Amino acid sequence: MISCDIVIIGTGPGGESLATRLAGEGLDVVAVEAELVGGECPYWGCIPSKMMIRAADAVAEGQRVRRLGGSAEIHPDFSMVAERIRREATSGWDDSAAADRLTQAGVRLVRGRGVVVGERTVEAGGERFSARRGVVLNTGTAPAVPPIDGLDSTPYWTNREAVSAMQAPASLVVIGGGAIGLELAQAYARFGTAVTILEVAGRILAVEEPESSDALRDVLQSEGITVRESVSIDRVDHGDDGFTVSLSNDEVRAERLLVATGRRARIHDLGLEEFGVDTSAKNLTVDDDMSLVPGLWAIGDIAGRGQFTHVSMYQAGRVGDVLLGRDPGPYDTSFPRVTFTDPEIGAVGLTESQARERGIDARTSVSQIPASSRGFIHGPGNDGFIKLVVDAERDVIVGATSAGPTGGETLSLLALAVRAEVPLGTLRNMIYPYPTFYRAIESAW
Ligand SMILES: Cc1cc2nc3c(=O)[nH]c(=O)nc-3n(C[C@H](O)[C@H](O)[C@H](O)COP(=O)(O)OP(=O)(O)OC[C@H]3O[C@@H](n4cnc5c(N)ncnc54)[C@H](O)[C@@H]3O)c2cc1C
Ligand SMILES: NC(=O)c1ccc[n+]([C@@H]2O[C@H](COP(=O)([O-])OP(=O)(O)OC[C@H]3O[C@@H](n4cnc5c(N)ncnc54)[C@H](O)[C@@H]3O)[C@@H](O)[C@H]2O)c1
Repeated sequence: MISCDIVIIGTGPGGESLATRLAGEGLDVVAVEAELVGGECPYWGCIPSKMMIRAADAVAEGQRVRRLGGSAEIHPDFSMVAERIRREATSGWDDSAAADRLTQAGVRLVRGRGVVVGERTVEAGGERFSARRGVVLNTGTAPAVPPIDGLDSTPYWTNREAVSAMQAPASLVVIGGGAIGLELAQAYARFGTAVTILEVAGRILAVEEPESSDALRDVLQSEGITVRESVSIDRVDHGDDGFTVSLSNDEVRAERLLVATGRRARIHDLGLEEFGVDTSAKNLTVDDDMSLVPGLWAIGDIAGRGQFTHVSMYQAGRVGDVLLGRDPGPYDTSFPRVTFTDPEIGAVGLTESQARERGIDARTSVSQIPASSRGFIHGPGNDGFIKLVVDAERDVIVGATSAGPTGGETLSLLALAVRAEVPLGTLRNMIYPYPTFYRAIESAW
């Protein structure tokens, strides 16, 4: 039995930053990682997908020159971004640099799968570790693949294949119109792939405001992407001519198929049930300090408070504070998030329907980016809007959406307003620089 202060199972963004911080504070930290140090985000998630999006947006923006300032001939070359992802983002999916950073920070890195085998005790890499302070779980998610007939026996893509492909396929069918499906669908389409999105719900991006779904659907369709909502998929087949997805009345064919239908938390093979942790739900249930039971914490996607890198890192900060004897303060429930399509869909707090479900007397207002001075000046690619959800009783914004060319950045002001419950009167009595995109917030009152 090897003793230490803390064992962290899984080094996603939260686990990695927590391990580094605690080791820096002099704690004896063991981090266990089954795949790559850093988790999904740097190798198969945020970073490579946003690199694809950056390249795809440059292609789209280049084409807009024709409507703004001259002639341009763009020949999209997917191999350039594929190579950039391989070389600059992932070093060929090699985590040596991240592993070295961790060990140089004083963390003991154990390669292998960790399992909780006793109170504050973990088995990993053929050893047993006894952690005086406890164990932090940061095991993340895997793609949730729906039980569609035939799908299992086909060479479908998940996010991993989609961000590590060296060539753009001629055609792609995307099952799932959520964040992953929409971001990658648009990126591939801008490199010339004929894309069809199949969404089972009544609208794409169904977790956000209906206005977000409408704005995005219009843009995607205008770029030649086929968006089909409320579909029911009967089966999937694969042969020499690619994939065939059979729907109720017709079928869709494509060279490649991407499954992007949500994520499944990796919580079932950690031995947690032995210690009174309920693993019957989709995610673990934690308190505001991310504690499951005494001496056991969970952070990141498995903690059920949003599957985002910034959430994972925020939660790591809270556990770090607790372990270092500092008060982490109240949990930030404002929940800012951005879908990095073009237009970017930034959102914070409650949607209108969520606010009403909570019994809030919700007043909403919307302003359109193309109708703002900056949107007008911007011209092509100016789609978007600002939507505010105001608690009429308290006169504060409880939710907001900022869709547009800089929707994610414009969100920052709204995120602060929701987080700090800034009185609407203050936001009204404020000078908004002309002609910024965020002046559209003022017009939305
Ligand atoms: C395509 C894509 C794009 C995304 N884009 C964004 C974005 O733009 N912005 C954003 O905020 N979020 C984005 N996300 C989500 C983001 O990647 C995750 O929320 C983020 O990685 C946080 O996950 P995590 O900390 O829970 O752990 P993960 O990143 O999932 O890492 C968990 C780690 O634990 C390891 N592990 C699992 N089980 C064990 C075990 N038993 N023993 C040892 N190790 C184990 C795994 O190997 C993995 O390395 C995206 C996700 C995808 C798939
Ligand atoms: N920009 C970002 O921050 C970003 C980007 C990508 C992913 N993420 C995170 O990763 C998570 C997972 O992304 P995701 O897109 O896989 O999940 P998601 O839950 O966001 O979307 C999945 C979509 O698939 C649909 N779906 C489910 N089963 C289906 C079926 N059988 N047929 C057709 N459609 C079906 C759902 O209705 C939903 O719209 C996101 O929720 C988000 O938290 C974040």
